[in-house]
Amino acid sequence: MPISLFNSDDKPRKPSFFERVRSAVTGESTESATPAQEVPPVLEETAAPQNAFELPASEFAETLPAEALVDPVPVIPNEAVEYTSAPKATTPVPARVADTQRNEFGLKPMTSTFSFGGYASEAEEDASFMGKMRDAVERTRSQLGAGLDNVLALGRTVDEETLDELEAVLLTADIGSSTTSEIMRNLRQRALREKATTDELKQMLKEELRAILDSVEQPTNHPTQAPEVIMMVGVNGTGKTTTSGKLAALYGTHGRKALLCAADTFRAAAIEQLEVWAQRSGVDIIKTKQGGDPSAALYDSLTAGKARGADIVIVDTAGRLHNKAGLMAELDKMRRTAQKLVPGAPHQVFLVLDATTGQNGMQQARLFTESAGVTGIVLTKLDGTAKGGIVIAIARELKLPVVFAGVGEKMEDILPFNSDAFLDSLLG
Ligand SMILES: Nc1nc2c(ncn2[C@@H]2O[C@H](COP(=O)(O)OP(=O)(O)OP(=O)(O)O)[C@@H](O)[C@H]2O)c(=O)[nH]1
Repeated sequence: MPISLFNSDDKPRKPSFFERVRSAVTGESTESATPAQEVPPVLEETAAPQNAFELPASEFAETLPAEALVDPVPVIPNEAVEYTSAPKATTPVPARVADTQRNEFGLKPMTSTFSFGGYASEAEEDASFMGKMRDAVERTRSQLGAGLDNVLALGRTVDEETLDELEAVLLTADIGSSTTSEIMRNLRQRALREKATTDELKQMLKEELRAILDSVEQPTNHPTQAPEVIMMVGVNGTGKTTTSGKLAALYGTHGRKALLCAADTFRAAAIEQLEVWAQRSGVDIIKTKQGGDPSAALYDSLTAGKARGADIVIVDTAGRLHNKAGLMAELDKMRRTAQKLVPGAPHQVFLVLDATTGQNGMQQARLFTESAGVTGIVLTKLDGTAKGGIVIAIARELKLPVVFAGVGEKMEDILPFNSDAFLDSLLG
């Protein structure tokens, strides 16, 4: 019986977000990079522990009086949790947009056209963004494109044989059998009825794929009180820690102050790895020792996030399989802890999926989605696979948006996903 982590009644609405997305990480912002400002630590100024921190970590989150947690709580040091203010970056950090006035919810509005999840978006396509997207799908394109070129050779009339060959090509790109069948059913009817040329068939294919991507609602659980809480979940090694670090930097370049929460207390290296990312991206990090309670780290992160005026808290969780009941219950506890401190949190639960696992990853994703209240997919390692067609299968079968794509191992190798850019890169 899957454990329900999310019983959101939110009615998704369709934002304009992914119609046009400005380059997430432009060459310009990297060049004009300045080291992040050091955030003065608030720990030393705070009072002695007098609340739930004195309880064992396993008990404290459950026993906190909700009303005591409504307003910013001073950050109180405790043995288990370490606070690290943003260190001086050793590598150039993309320039952070200046603080802007907060809106009625205490949230900083986006200072550029970058957004995800429907905050806003009216942006012209950017050469850098398109270049990165094209590079990322290169392997998929060369496989799919070469196959399509053969099938859709100029002058060929579209007949049953053409359509069968096209179906085989789509399957090799990991679009998946049921999604491919549906696409082909539509294409078959249309192409034969309209006596389409091969050029027209390619256009029809693009339209079918776009319709699938556009049919998915974007995440809409917008926070009414800062910070916005984003939890990164998924199986081992998919790129959760890396993506958390990249996202912190990306948000920073768009005027949103992030704080990293090292809640992967299972793997010591994950905490160290996240610290390196915090340093690179010039953001604060809150961590607990290996084996500590991830909810304790989360509690402290949200407390610190509120006290320090963070816009976003990005929570890196340990890799887990959906069928490990104890670990899934741990995620559930984290969700309850977050809700006690920030209304509506976690606002986003991103399932980090490794694109190279193709259809195998789909099965993981399906089960994870049922039990973890996932609101969006981050598809990592898109740069290292010819299985980019998985994006289509995710949209159709999971009904979840791909919100970001990981396209390499560097800080700037993350792109807000854009269906037009993706399809143009893939099919020309
Ligand atoms: N090429 C490429 N490599 C990536 C990308 N994202 C992550 N990686 C690499 O994938 C490996 C695993 O990434 P991690 O961030 O440690 O994965 P994780 O999900 O946190 O791992 P666990 O904590 O063990 O579950 C690392 O070597 C990353 O550099 C990506 O978009 N492209």
